[in-house]
Amino acid sequence: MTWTDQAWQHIQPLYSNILAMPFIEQLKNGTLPLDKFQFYMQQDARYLEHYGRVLAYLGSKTGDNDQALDFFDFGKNALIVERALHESYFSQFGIHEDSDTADLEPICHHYVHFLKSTAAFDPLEVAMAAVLPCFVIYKEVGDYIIATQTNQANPYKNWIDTYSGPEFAIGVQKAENYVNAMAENTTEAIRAQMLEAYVKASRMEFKFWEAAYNKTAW
Ligand SMILES: Cc1ncc(C[n+]2csc(CCO)c2C)c(N)n1
Repeated sequence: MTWTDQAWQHIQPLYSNILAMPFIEQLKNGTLPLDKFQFYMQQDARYLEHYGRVLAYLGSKTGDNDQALDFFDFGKNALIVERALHESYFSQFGIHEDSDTADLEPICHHYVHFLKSTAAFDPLEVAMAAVLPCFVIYKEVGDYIIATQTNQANPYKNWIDTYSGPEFAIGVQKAENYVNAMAENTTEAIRAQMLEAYVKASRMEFKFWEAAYNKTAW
């Protein structure tokens, strides 16, 4: 079994809890109150600015040129998605222009700085494992919503489409392949740290949606 399959198995209870979250259920049905979605969009735009930079930084640290190019692309895509959020979703959902200077609220702040400090101070394998749940959980949630949704007029359709298409799946697979290759070529001790970082990041994905639903602010 690959390292990413093992890690994914490991977080199954957490993933089931994510699917049962009111945020995800109501996003799927299109009944999520607008103010909660606005909070999420605003925080996510800020998250993506930082996350994109972390991906590019990890690209710059790898000795493998293909991996570097793919991580530069992932980073660029994070910022392109962020700009699309500004341009289309923000006007569609009436989010104000000052959103790009909005504070990072506690969970977003914690997640961003966990990724940055892991990237700066921990082995590259561990940092690569830390950024993976962002890809994998969004792909699984996107596919789950597409497979189970019933509301064809869902106002959150653009969000769902972003994370469920075949193009996105190819990127996720690439990221997983790099992490698997790194896991194979490292020590048991580093693999344990990789799993710990993967689990922490997955918990923060849960917390990010929970914080949006509750509009948790400082
Ligand atoms: C909190 C949070 N976590 C994950 C994503 C999803 N995501 C953002 S960028 C990217 C890869 C870009 O190449 C993916 C999968 C999100 N939007 N917000």
